[in-house]
Formats: sequence, structure tokens, C-alpha cells
Amino acid sequence: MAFPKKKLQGLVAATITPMTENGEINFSVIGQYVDYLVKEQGVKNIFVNGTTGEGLSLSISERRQVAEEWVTKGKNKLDQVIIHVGALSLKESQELAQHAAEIGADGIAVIAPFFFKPWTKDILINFLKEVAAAAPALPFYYYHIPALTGVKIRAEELLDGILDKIPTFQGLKFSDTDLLDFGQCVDQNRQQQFAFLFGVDEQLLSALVMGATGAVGSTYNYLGKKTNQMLEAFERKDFSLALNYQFCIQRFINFVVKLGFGVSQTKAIMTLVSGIPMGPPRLPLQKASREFTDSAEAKLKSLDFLSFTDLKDGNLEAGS
Ligand SMILES: CC(=O)N[C@H](C=O)[C@@H](O)[C@H](O)[C@H](O)CO
Ligand SMILES: CC(=O)C(=O)O
Repeated sequence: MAFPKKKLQGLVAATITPMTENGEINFSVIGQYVDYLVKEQGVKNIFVNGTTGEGLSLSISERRQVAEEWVTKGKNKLDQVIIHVGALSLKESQELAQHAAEIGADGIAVIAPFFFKPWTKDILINFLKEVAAAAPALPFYYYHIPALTGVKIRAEELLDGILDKIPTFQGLKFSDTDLLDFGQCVDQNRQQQFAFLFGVDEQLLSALVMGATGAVGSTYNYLGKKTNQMLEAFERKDFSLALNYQFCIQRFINFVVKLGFGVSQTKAIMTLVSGIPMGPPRLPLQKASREFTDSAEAKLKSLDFLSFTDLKDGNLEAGS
């Protein structure tokens, strides 16, 4: 087993799970969705069955089918397909990890169990290790999202010595705003080839400065192209242009956050921007309101996010 396999880099879209109006998974649009991400957004990596994909609201059988469909439709089109296999039941998590390996996924990610919670780093590591061991040939990513799991063990602490316990550990998906913790993850692991994937889209530029090697997020489904321009500007060391892009993205996210922004709203926005029906979310989430969608649409238009093809750099300077 050669690690690292191929390093996960750049933008990773946290995929939505498309559903029909009856609440069943709408597998029929996944092929189209892959093409949209690659061709319209320039995004070639995906993170399946995570927060945005309502992974924890799907049955195990649905999670297997969704994972399989993305891997199948992404073949020869996507660079990497990472499957989130976290679950409250270690057994289920292991089953999903093994399944991800069988279908040829490129990696697995796991959140901390959040009902019975691990209270120490060692307990969390032991849980993650058991899952990782079920897919010994797959790169393993820890998905740190303390606001949703309630598990606040610092990522920096978790990473300390992690390869001794989890030899397949390949990176961190960091969905938190604590840039001290994130920066120390990078700083203390410079000798490793880990991927440091940031998960707060509106703050990505700050994380790039701290050493993020990529980003996983919901907005890359429809703001991937814009965010890629920010990454390119950063790469060229044109920081003022990169900041313009980040501010432009922030104007949109700030606007929707004030209206109430979550997975339901992401589904509505993606339907609007891509034209691919994402359907309603599953309970306990509630469908986004018509008022939300109308306001989001007006904002997207005013920021010129709805017509990527004739996007002009000059628009970035325009206020909101
Ligand atoms: C909690 C959550 O869903 N976070 C997403 C991924 O980590 C982000 O992509 C956010 O949706 C985004 O940063 C907007 O706040
Ligand atoms: C945003 C993200 O990474 C997720 O949906 O899991």
C-alpha cells in the first residue's frame, strides 16, 4: 500500500443528495450533476453523503446506493470521490467503509459519533481506527465539525501521532472557524503529506494563508467557478484580487445566512443555478421558502453569479 495515493487538492464539492417531491432519492440526475460540476464549475472532486448530502438522514442501504451512483457516474470524469461513512454505529460505519472500498471510491471520511460522544482524544482515535481498518487500502480523512457533532476535541490534538494509530490517515476536513487550531494542524504536520481541507467557504482565503491545501464545501456546487478564480489569484500571489473574490463570495453567503441558511437552502439555490432539480430535503429539515429562493435569486443576479459565462472582473468591485 503506497501512501499518499494521490493528494486531494483544490475544490471538493460536498454533494447534495437529489430527491423527488415524494422524498425518494432521485438517482436519475446524478450523471447530469457530475457533468455540471466538471464543465460549468470546474470542480473535479466530490464529498458524498456528508452534511450537505444529508448522509446521516439516509438509510444505510440508501447511502450505499448513492455512493455507488456517484462513483459510477464520476468514472473518467472526476478526479476523486470521497465517501463520508461516519455513523453512530461502528458496525454500520465499517460496513460503509468496506463498501466504499469495494466500489472503488478514492477515500473515506468520518465524523465523530455524536450521540454517545467520545470524551477524550484516545477514545475518538480508537473509534476512527476501527472504521479505517475496515478499508485498509483507502485514504482516511477525519471530518472535524464540532458545531454539529458537539465533539470539541481539538483537531491539532487529534492529529498528534495519528499515523501510529491510523496508518491510512491522509488528511483533515476542518469545518470550524478556529484558525489557531487549523494553523497548528498544518504547522505541526509539515513533514507529512496530509491534505488540509477547509470547510468554511466564506473564510477560505484566510485558511489558504494558514496552509490549507484544498477545500470541501456546499457552495462549490454553484460558486465553484468563482472560488477557483480566487484560488488562481492566490496561487499567482495576487492577494488583492483574491480578496475581491472572497468578499464577493462573502456578500452572497452573508446575505443568505441572515435569511437562514442550511442544507435546504443549498438545495433550492443549486436547483436555481444549475437547473437540475435537487428536490426537497428530508425531515427533520424543511423545504426552503419561496421568499428565500426569490431573494437568493435576486442577490445572485446582482452579484452576477447567475451568468458565469459573461462574468467580468469589473463586477467584483461593485458593492452589494
Ligand atoms: C455546516 C456546513 O454545512 N458547512 C459546509 C461544509 O462544511 C459549508 O460549505 C457551509 O455550507 C458554507 O461555508 C456556508 O456557511
Ligand atoms: C460541507 C461539507 O463538507 C459537507 O456537506 O459535509
